[in-house]
Amino acid sequence: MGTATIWWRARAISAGVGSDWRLSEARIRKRCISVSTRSSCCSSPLTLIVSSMPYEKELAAAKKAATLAARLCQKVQKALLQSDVHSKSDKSPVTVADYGSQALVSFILERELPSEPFSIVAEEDSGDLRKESGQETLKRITELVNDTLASEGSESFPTLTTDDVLAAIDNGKSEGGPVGQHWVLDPIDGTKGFVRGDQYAIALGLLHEGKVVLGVLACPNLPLASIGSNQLHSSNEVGCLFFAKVGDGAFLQALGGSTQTKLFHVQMIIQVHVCDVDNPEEASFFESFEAAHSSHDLSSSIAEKLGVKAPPVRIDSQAKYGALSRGDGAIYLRFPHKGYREKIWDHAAGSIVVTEAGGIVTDAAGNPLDFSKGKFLDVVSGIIVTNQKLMPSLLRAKNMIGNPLIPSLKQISALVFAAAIVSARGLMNNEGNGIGHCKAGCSGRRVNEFGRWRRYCGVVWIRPSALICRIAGKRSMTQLKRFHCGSHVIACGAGFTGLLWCHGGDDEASSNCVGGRRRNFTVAEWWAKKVGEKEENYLKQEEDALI
Ligand SMILES: Nc1ncnc2c1ncn2[C@@H]1O[C@H](COP(=O)(O)O)[C@@H](O)[C@H]1OP(=O)(O)O
Ligand SMILES: [Mg+2]
Repeated sequence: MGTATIWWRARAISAGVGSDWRLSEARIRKRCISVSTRSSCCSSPLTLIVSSMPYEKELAAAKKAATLAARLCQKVQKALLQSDVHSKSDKSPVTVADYGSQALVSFILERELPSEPFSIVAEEDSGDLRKESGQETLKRITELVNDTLASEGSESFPTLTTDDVLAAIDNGKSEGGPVGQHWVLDPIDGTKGFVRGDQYAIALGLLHEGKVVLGVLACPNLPLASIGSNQLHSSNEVGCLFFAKVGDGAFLQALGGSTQTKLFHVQMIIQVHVCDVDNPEEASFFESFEAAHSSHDLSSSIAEKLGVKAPPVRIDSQAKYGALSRGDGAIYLRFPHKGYREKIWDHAAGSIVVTEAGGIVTDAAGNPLDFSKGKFLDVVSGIIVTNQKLMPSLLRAKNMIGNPLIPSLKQISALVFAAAIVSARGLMNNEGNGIGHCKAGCSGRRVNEFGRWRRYCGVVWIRPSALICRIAGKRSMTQLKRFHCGSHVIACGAGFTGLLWCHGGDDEASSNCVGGRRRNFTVAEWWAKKVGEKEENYLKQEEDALI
């Protein structure tokens, strides 16, 4: 008797988003069909043993869990945005959605995969909900979870008690590690985006022996159409479900399954691929919306060094990984500020979606991410995501900019230039006119936006790594660092490629300006605090001043 194993894989034909929404789930399913035959005669029956590929049922359970959790979050976000009661700083709706999403995912996974060892590493724990003060919130969460389960028409679920919800949340207490199988969950990734009404994701990955083997990213607000420059899909519909299994490619389907994308009850699925651009001038890049989460200055210096022309696309959460996996942009740069430790749930699902779409995810030194060390990722100074072709030059650009020990020619000229500013102090008059001086040192294109330079040349502090020089008046360096920048400080820098970027300032609000191509929001925040104004008002003033 001979046994032949036939691997059959329906290949999804997809050149990008919107190009082909005609594939059905059945067509992309990968199956192993073991066909047993008798070599001699054909009288014996043909036995077909159809066995699922690894992680098939885990993937189905993860998609179901993330989809339901997304439904719960959408409901809360909608109420949050409509509510007059909750201010944006009110954390309670977020809390309810976070816990609710975690409870739902945990409940569904345990129910769908009863025979598997069950371990989840997740962001929330039930400590606060077990306190007297948390009882009201716990009741709301339980209601929300039950309502969401009830809305899943195709199946009936038992009604969960508050104790069931607490137990489901506490499943997430696992520490992960290099041994065995662990689910990794961020119940709401990008809480800031969630509260703002922008992007967020429910991110669920599975680790096996420390490696990510599957990932699901539910992005309720991400358009099905590309958010990059080359928009191919005409739909306005939002809600994307990205998923990937190791060795099997990355896929996208509509999260809601609306009539447009769910014809005849067949869910349309496309295989996604990262963009294969190799010319940085044609590449666009993603970064955090929140400057507090990732250094916009550093990514812009790297992009500039690399020759990227397009402005950054700033969105919250791992939706960036999803968007990159389908080629909306070619690069994702993430440089958290000093002291922040990356968590595995913020990258597990996103990284497998991107790698299965043909991309690469490394830390800023080019090392692959190691998910086997427990809750945290030991990354060296940031995370870089891109395609195979761009990665080498991207790492080179990062190394040149991020390594203070290897100054580039431009950095050296920046030092010389900054020294010249100090010695040229006398050139500036008391009307805030540093213009003549400035022309000598840089392109002069932005000179008129610099505003007042007077008096503020005194101490020059140069940090070659960031290519920033800061010029302070009578302030000491400690004060300067504390203030970041502000009315007493002119910060200029970023590349010295001809465009000088300045925050000019005076003691009076009226005479200050933020010039150059980039706007540093820390100034606005700082200023808003100082004058007790709303940040928007301050920015508006500036906008007006620049016009
Ligand atoms: N100070 C911080 N620096 C970097 N990342 C942060 C910081 N605080 C929270 N995060 C996490 O960064 C991720 C989102 O980053 P971004 O949207 O900027 O890409 C989220 O996981 C968010 O946590 P959370 O999941 O609690 O929102
Ligand atoms: Mg997160």
